Amino acid sequence: MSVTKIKICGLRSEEDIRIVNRFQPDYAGFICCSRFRRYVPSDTLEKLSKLLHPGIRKVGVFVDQPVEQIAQIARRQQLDIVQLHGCEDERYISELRQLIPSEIRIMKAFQIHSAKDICQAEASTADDVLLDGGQGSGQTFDWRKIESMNRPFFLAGGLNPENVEEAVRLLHPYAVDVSSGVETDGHKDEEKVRQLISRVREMDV
Ligand SMILES: O=C(O)c1ccccc1N[C@@H]1O[C@H](COP(=O)(O)O)[C@@H](O)[C@H]1O
Repeated sequence: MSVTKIKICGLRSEEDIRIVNRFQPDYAGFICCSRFRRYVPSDTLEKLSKLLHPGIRKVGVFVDQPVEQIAQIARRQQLDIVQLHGCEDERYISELRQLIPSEIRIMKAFQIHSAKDICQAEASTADDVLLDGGQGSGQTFDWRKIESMNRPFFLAGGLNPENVEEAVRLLHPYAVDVSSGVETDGHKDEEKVRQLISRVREMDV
């Protein structure tokens, strides 16, 4: 059985929480940046958090926001992971590290275009790194570029129930991270979530 972890991201409603509680991914992601369509305001996130199964770790996704704002949300919402999905640099990560409790992990997302992006991801001081093709746009990238990645990583970008097994088999990510690929008409689709999770968990890797 696969040990690959699974993150379902972009949850917005009580129905989405019901779906993840049923199929139990390892992580649930919430978009905390108001510029994006899957944004969840703090009061909604608080309500959804109360409904989330306690065994599913809670990830807040931020894009180039002030570190003080992230720290406040991370504490108030008791996030397990702060995901930085913009152009945040090393200095930014160390400033944020000073402001949040050490048990909250910092995950830095890198959009992979060139070898330089891989080098930056490998050298990042973030607790975790995520390799992606976009920002929740369902856009994949050239997986061959990361075949020799030298640290564990979350893999995102255009994953779906049809391609996730190939991604796990080829790249051996620590975790797969999916948003658009488990949606239909912009909403989480229970059957797609079920298929994705069961296909990853049934893999023998
Ligand atoms: O999902 C979003 O709306 C989003 C907005 C801003 C930054 C990141 C966002 N999502 C992240 O994108 C990947 C999943 O992308 P995909 O839709 O499956 O291709 C994942 O890391 C989300 O956290």
